Amino acid sequence: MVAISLEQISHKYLTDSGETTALTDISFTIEQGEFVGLVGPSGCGKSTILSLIAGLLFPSAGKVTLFGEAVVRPTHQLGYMFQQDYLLPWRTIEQNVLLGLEITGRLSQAKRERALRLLDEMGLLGTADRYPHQLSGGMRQRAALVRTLASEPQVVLLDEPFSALDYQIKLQLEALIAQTLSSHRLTGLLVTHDLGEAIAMCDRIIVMAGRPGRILRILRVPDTIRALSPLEARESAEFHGLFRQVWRDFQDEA
Ligand SMILES: Nc1ncnc2c1ncn2[C@@H]1O[C@H](COP(=O)(O)OP(=O)(O)OP(=O)(O)O)[C@@H](O)[C@H]1O
Repeated sequence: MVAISLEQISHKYLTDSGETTALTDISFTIEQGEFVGLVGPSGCGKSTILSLIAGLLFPSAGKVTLFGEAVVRPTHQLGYMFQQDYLLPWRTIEQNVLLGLEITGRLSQAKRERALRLLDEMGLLGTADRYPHQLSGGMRQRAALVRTLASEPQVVLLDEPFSALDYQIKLQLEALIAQTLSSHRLTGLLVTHDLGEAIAMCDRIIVMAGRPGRILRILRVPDTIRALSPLEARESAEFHGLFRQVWRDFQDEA
C-alpha cells in the first residue's frame, strides 16, 4: 500500500520581495513500511516537502496524499523527529513522552504502559522520573523518539534528527532508529544533509538539486547494504561505491 504520494508538486513562496520557486515537478511515492532518505543541498526544498506532507503547507500545484487521502490538515497519523528534541525542561521524561497523547486527549492507562515499554526498549526506563537537563544529548533524542512513537503514528518524518549529536552517538542512534521503525512496521522519511547517513539507514534515496528544488534521481539501496547495520554498512565496499556514484551526481549538477 502506498503511504505517501506526491504528484507533480510545485511550490512557490510569496514574499515582500517577490516569488521564490521552492519546488518544481516533484513526484514520488513511499510504500507503507519503507524508509526513504531525502538528500540534497541546503535550500533545495527538503523541509518544504516535509511541511507539505505534514499538512502545514499547501502546494501551489499538484497533489499530496497520505494512505490515499488528500492531505488537508495535520493528522495523528504522522509523527516527527527534529534536530532539537524540544523536550520541556519542567516536565520529567515520562511526562514529556506522554505530552502528545495528553494534549490531544488520547492518554489512557494502556497508552501510558506502552510508552513506558518504549522507554524500556530505548534503555531509558530508569530516567522516567528525571528531567531533560539530567540526560545526555543522545538520551534526550531517544526520549524524543519515544515521545514520537508513543502517539502511535503510522508515518514518521525525521528532519536532521542526528545533526546535533557527537559522531559516535549519531551512529548508535541511526542503528536504533532504523531498527525501531522497522520493528514497529512504520513508514519513515528522513531528511538529511549526510548522504552516508541516508545510504546506511534507508531502503531508497531521493536525491534532490536546488534552484529550483527538483528530483535528480531516486535510487534503491542494494540489499547487500540493507542487510548490514548502519555502522557495518559504512565500512562496506558497496557503500563506498554508491556514495561515489551519488556524489558524482552532485558534482555534475554543481
Ligand atoms: N517561509 C518561507 N518564505 C519564503 N521563502 C522560503 C520560506 N521557506 C523556505 N523558503 C525558500 O524555499 C527554498 C527551499 O527551502 P527549504 O527550507 O525547504 O530547503 P531545505 O532543503 O530544507 O534547506 P536546509 O537544508 O537548509 O534546511 C529556499 O530557497 C528557501 O529560501
